[in-house]
Amino acid sequence: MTFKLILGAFAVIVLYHLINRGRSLHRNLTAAKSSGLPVVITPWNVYSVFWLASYIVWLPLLRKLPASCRGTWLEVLDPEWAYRIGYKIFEDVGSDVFLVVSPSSIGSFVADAEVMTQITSRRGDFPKPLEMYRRLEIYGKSLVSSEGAAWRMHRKLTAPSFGEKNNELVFHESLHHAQSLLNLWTGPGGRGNRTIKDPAADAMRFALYVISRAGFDVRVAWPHEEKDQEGQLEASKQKDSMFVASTPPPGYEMNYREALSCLLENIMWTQMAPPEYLTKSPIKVHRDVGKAVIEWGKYMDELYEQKKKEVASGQSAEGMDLFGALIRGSEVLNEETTEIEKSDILGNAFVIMLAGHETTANALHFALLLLALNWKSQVRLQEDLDKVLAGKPISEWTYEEDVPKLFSSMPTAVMNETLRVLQPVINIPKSTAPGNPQKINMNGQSYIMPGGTHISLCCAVHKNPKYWPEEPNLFRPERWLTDSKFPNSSIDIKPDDADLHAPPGADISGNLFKPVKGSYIPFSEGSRSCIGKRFAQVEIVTALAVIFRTYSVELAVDEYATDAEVERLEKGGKERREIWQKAADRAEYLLRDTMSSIITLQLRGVTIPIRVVRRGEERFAFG
Ligand code: HEM
Repeated sequence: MTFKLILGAFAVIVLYHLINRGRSLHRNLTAAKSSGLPVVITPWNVYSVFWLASYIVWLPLLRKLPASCRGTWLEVLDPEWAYRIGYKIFEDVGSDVFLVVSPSSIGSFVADAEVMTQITSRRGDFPKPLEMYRRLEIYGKSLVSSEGAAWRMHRKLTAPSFGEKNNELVFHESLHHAQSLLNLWTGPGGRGNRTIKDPAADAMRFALYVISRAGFDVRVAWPHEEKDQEGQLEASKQKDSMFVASTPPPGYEMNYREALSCLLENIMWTQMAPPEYLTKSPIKVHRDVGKAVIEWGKYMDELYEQKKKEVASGQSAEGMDLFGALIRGSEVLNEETTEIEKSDILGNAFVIMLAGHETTANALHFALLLLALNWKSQVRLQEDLDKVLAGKPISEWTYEEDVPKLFSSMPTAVMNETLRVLQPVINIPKSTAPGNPQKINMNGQSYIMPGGTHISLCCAVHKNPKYWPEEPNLFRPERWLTDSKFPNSSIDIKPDDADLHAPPGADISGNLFKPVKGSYIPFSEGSRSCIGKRFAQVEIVTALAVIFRTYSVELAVDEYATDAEVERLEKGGKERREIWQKAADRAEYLLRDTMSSIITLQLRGVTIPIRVVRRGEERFAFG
């Protein structure tokens, strides 16, 4: 009897739940259908915590359904579809904007340049869905995690640090650290031809060190150079020693480098529990990340206090000095009058460190791999470098003279194309407020984006043949050169809020192909576009110039043949090509099918080894 009662109660609860879901689905569908846009129905919200945490289990099972039951609904349940399948879904749906409706959500994916521009330029109508950014508030609120008046305050506070003067410092730091990276890769005497097992990790280090110095006035020494650079370490001892030392300072268990890397690499665990609890977890990675959150916070606290004293005594550091600028801008010294809290400064420092490091590192890493797969483009890059730098030693490169040349030739074409084919942020999130539907226009027709829609500005726009007619899925940096066969077109739409837009000179590639506005969005567009765009561009282009001026990058083939075996095979011959092809097939597969984006698109758990060899000593000039 009791059992029957429990069963009955359970059945009532399930029925109630199902009826509720049915009603919600009906309500969402009615709103979606009145939009005039095509609609795909899914059983769950793709962005729900439940689905994001468990789709790896469910998706393979669902893919076993009979072909007649599968379809677009199943494909869009893969949170990485935009990177894996690209534009095909839009083709299947028959529109460059469509809606995805589930009982608990309405989502929209956009791959139309005109609509993209309307959304990015109407900031008030299409705000950021802030709930997605809460996890970045480990140390405090920031410009990434705020909207409206709060965002304006954060952006005004941080914008002065991203001026041209600072980009010059980024250039010098990139030169310095790119040479260190190259020393690490090419070994004693710069001989090269050694297998670099995890180039992604080294690229991360490079980007981390550049932002540490350019953003925070902390020069971190590379582990392989610490001993050689005793003089330099000595010089920075008074102020920065606790940040550069390999041994953790008293009171710390991790050095600055370890704390930051560990925190950034495992940031998703910080959402599970506060750091004090994480440090007590039985799982090592939880304990490590808990410790890293606490210790990096302590380092930042010390740096903050140090800077506060410097600002109070009228000292100023070289270049960007983000902390100094934040402190000065916030008038935090006058604690009576300021509305900005210390946590706002630490919050901004953290997101700038995060945003300024991972994206840039990935872009550099992907560029190296794509060039290793496309030999002809690599040669074109080297020829352009020879032409624009005319054999000048690195010590004589200047920001005023050489950077503009790099920005109007192959290094920038390579960077732009890398960010086109492998955009680090695959879906840029926007939204409409609940109960606040918005009109959009596409191809001369009006549509209504329902209120409460989660909008994804989708990286598939980079593969839309309307804007990228020639081989849109392939890496072809030459398409950016104006002397190439690829067609050019441009629609000029001004951003809505010019004073809050990216810093002056952000559009640096004056002589290169200008895509249709809204069709190329690696840095997003409009007033909420990337504040570090030029910072990243200077850094990536400089690193490419340093590396490819004297070296080539190849795929390592250790898995398929020893060095002696390769040497025995004819240079450029069929058998060497076959070995290279195996490494190329693996690399292409990993880049095309296996990456995932926790915050940005990355290879996870696998690496694609490379070799850096002197120009003229290449073993595999293929692709
Ligand atoms: C290749 C490198 C980079 C790419 C592809 C990139 C991409 C982006 C994108 C797509 C956004 C918009 C995100 C959104 O709306 O959710 C963004 C925002 C942002 N980026 Fe970058 N970024 C790069 C490098 C950098 C660097 C080097 C910094 C700082 C040093 C930086 C700092 C920021 C900040 C602070 C924001 C938030 C701006 C705001 O909301 O007002 N980024 N970035």
